[in-house]
Amino acid sequence: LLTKRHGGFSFPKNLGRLPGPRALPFVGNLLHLFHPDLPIHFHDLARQYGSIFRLRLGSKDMVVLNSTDLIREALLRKWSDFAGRPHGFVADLVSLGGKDLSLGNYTPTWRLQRKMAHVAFQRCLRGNMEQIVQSQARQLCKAFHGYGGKPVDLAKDFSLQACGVICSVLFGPLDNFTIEKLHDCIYKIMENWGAISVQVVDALPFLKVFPNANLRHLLSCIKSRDALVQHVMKKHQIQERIHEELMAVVGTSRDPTYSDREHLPFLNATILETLRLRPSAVLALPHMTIRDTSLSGFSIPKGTTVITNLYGAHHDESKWHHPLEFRPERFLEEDPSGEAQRQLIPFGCGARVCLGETLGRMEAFHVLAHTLRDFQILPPSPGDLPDLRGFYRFIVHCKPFRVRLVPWAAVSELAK
Ligand code: HEM
Repeated sequence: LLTKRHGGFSFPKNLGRLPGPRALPFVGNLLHLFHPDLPIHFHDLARQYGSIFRLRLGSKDMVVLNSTDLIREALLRKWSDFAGRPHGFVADLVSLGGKDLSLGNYTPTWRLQRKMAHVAFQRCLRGNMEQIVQSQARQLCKAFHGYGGKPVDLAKDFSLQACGVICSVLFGPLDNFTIEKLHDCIYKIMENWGAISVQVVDALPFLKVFPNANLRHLLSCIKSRDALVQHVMKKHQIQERIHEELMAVVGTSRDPTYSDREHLPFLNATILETLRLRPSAVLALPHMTIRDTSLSGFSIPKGTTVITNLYGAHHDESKWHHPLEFRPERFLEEDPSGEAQRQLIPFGCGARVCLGETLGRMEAFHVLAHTLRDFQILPPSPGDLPDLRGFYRFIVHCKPFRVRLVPWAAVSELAK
């Protein structure tokens, strides 16, 4: 009787064939979701059960996809089957009942909303979006000069810079005090939402006035850049190569522009490699099938939650040589056919692809191009390198670390 009521042992007929860990009575595979490193845990499960597996959550099922080919099959080839978003208690709170671009289900209203947002974004891109991003990157470098080479944690600088960009795009110019207030509020909400269970989040009433979901996604850019700085710092020769490339193409008499990127292949490859190793939205956002469908020969019924494990796709040993290594070269000379770029999906793909992809890429480019042209990033003391293991709280965070930003001019003085 209990099995029948709670679905403890049995799977819906269609999903029965999908492999997955054994489900416990009542809770099914719920405990798997409490794993502290969920994307890595899913990746390990994929090694055991294959790149598509299912988890049973009470009476519901969840399907996890762990390879780029499967994710592309679902989100591109069968996009209209997988374009939904599941309901969830916290998500509904955050999005005021699903009235939100990223958390709302695939309905005619949502389609209109996305179309309007897309058109507005394109208009911004053709207008002054680059100037906004560029001026924020310049301000950032000014602040870096002010640190005078002392060890500092850059996480908040990056995060405020990204918040400044999105606020200018959304609301026009805002004063720094308001940006910082908005930033701190979003950051707090993000931390809480990602870190604790529904019950604890439930106890935080200010979630009811959570702002626009786009702002939430700001933080994923920031995490990418934090990770990038960490990796770049570990490998001095990478910084030097990017700096030389920037000096040859841009020099110091003008600032980098987004159109320079075509002539900066190594900087581009470094950004791609960071997005591969640390796709900030590691598990993307959950999808939901909006009709009965199939994937890789397995039937998947309407209403199933589908998780796209971007971490798993970007660490798939059958596609990436030494996937744990930070090697920008894999996007250059080692990839004449462009297969590595095809396998890279940090922004998702298909009908629910990230709306801010262009802005995210532009910000990563400007911040890195400005910073690495002007500064060498060094550890606080020789050999004091950051721990590269991130931790998962909804998005992947870097462990706090400090760096010294030494202007290149001072570096060459020191070398004399
Ligand atoms: C490096 C930066 C970023 C990364 C890696 C990233 C990644 C992602 C990913 C993986 C998704 C989920 C796709 C899916 O459902 O399959 C997503 C969705 C989304 N992102 Fe981003 N994002 C970034 C920056 C931004 C920015 C700056 C904005 C806004 C200005 C933004 C707005 C959105 C929106 C609105 C959605 C929901 C789209 C939908 O449901 O149709 N993102 N993003």
